[in-house]
Amino acid sequence: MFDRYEAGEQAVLVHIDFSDDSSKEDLLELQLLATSAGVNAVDVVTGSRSAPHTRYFVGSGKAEEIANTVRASEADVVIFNHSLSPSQERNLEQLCKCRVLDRTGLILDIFAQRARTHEGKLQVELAQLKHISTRLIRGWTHLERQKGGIGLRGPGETQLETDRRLLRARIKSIQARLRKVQKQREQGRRARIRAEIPTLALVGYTNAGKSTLFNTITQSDVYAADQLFATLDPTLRRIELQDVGPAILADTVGFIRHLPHDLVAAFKATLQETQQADLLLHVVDYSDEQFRENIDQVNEVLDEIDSDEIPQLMICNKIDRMDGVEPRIDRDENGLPTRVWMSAQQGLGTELLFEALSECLAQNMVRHQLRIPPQEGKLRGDLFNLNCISEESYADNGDWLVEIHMPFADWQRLAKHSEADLDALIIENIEA
Ligand SMILES: Nc1nc2c(ncn2[C@@H]2O[C@H](COP(=O)(O)OP(=O)(O)OP(=O)(O)O)[C@@H](O)[C@H]2O)c(=O)[nH]1
Ligand SMILES: [Mg+2]
Repeated sequence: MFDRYEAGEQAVLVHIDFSDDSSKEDLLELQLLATSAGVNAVDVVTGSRSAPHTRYFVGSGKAEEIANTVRASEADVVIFNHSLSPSQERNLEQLCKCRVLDRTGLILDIFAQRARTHEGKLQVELAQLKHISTRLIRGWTHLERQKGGIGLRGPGETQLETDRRLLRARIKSIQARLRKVQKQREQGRRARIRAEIPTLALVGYTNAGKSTLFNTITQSDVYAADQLFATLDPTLRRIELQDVGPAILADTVGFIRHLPHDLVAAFKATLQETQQADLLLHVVDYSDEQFRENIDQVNEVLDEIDSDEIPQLMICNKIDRMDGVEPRIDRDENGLPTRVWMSAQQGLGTELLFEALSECLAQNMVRHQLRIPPQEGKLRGDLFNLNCISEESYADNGDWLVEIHMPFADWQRLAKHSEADLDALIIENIEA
């Protein structure tokens, strides 16, 4: 039997460069992640390899170096900036005589510390259980402490089988609870659509300044700190915009490079607000050297969660750190705002942001006159449900004449899912 070491707060970070670009990780980001997890990086071991080694991920010489560094710095945890296989983790722990975490484990730890809502906590637990279940291998039981011991074991089961069975049951029960919470949330969302309130979602790379901007906009007191993933659960606020009226603003969890796919799936619900938004405020830390990569990374994830079609307004944030950059709005050839240069923290350019938001959202609303024949009963029902009808009357032949006003995104969704050809139903004038 091999028991795991308890993880502590003094960490040795390990960062290996690969010649292959796709496995390149950023050491600075690992340091930020470690800080976010409340860990103190006492030393860093770096190296380069052409490919991971089976036994220790690194070569045995490098593994010895890590173990020596742990001893010299009296660290109690080693954090790898990569994914380790369960057996690599175990081999390293035996060699270093302390807890070894990989990147996924570290991110999960941060998620666990930050989960605040019921749904967020369930999601984190689910992701953790799934992570553990891939690591349940013979001779390495993790569930020892959580188990009640007597009475839990099934007939003829080995310890490993009991662990697996308990894990599966726990995962199932969490998934069921999650479905229930998500359904409740979905109902809340429908109520919002009925109220015809457009939704804005703040998205962006972690540490870009989303929560700070959220505060600046709402004047509310949402947690903004120099820590990654400071926000785990979407935080919603109602704001008032000139010429548009009320809107819902949603803060979201930050995106991060190489987020293990399992985690993306587990946290999908925290990004629900993103998927259903009418406008995305893509916040970018323009003072960060890697801002281009970060933008690409965020757009890639947005693509993965089917949010790439939603209109974006880019917020070029932290201009207070850049020389000679003043707050301004960039516009496209139609005069529509595409970028707002500002500093959320210093409150520079806030009025410009509000101006751009109003313009984008006013643009994002569609107003159409429709002539709907009686046989399109389903469409009629959909329009009623969207609560978007501002005027209605009937033509002599029984056609229904309506004027609708709704977010462009809703119109598109309707057009996509409706059997009727909506564009063909548009008429110039309701009296026609
Ligand atoms: N100099 C400067 N710092 C800023 C600005 N906006 C935010 N920050 C700082 O950047 C750090 C991260 O800000 P957050 O608002 O927590 O970032 P976030 O995007 O919400 O991060 P996650 O929730 O972790 O994804 C904090 O230390 C902020 O004070 C800005 O305009 N200028
Ligand atoms: Mg945040």
